[in-house]
Amino acid sequence: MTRLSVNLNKVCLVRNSRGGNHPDPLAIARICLDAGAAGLTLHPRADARHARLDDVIAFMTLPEVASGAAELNVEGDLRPELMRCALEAGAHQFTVVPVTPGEVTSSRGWRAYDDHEALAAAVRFFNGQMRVSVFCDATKTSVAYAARAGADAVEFYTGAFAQAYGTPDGEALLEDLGVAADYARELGLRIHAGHDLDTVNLPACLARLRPDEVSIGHAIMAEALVDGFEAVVKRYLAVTAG
Ligand SMILES: CC(=O)[C@@H](O)[C@H](O)COP(=O)(O)O
Ligand SMILES: NCC(=O)COP(=O)(O)O
Repeated sequence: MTRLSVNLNKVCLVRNSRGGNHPDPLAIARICLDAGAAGLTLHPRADARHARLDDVIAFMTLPEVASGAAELNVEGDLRPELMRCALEAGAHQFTVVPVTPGEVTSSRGWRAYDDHEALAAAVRFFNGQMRVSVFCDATKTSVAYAARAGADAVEFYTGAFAQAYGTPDGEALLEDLGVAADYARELGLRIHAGHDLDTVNLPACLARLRPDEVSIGHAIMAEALVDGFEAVVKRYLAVTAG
């Protein structure tokens, strides 16, 4: 069964908008775990627009996360302070995401021309103390690039597929994702997927990629504004349970 990791970046964004601690991301994380989420994801960007390094440390105080019964996935670029924070906090996974400063959100995975040595050095830095996942485009080249760096997993960027879902382009993008996922599985990598997934496009993604994990944030936040996190996390768990 595919694990659901709930990305709480956008709860942190609302929290930051007034400079206090309301809504408290830790309280929302508690609700998500109680609802059955297998893990939590935070993407502390350099501009601290939403998740921050102290949120990583705070999330590790949740009993299920501290024990490893639920996982904390820290996403981000290869900033030394972020990598050090994730390692020292004891996070379970680091997902390496290519970041363009000032971007609105992630829009691609690692590509062959990106700095391979930096990626390989990051894998060496984590030294098996946590799983390293590489945010990838839906290409065999991107997957091979991650495998060559020693990654444990690849997370496929599903944004383009999600935005084209229900069109012939969306079908083609899904097949690209599926072919890349099949190749990653042949190489022994864990398969993850994320970005702009929601209850409409998720079933097709699950059926074709058969991912070990999906990380979903924006759609869960948007729906939780109406229905609350407990109900929405259970809604997504019903989809990932197949
Ligand atoms: C890697 C990925 O697709 C998402 O985690 C994305 O990075 C979220 O970033 P924002 O929440 O800042 O849009
Ligand atoms: N890695 C994807 C993620 O954590 C959440 O992406 P989104 O659902 O907020 O687009």
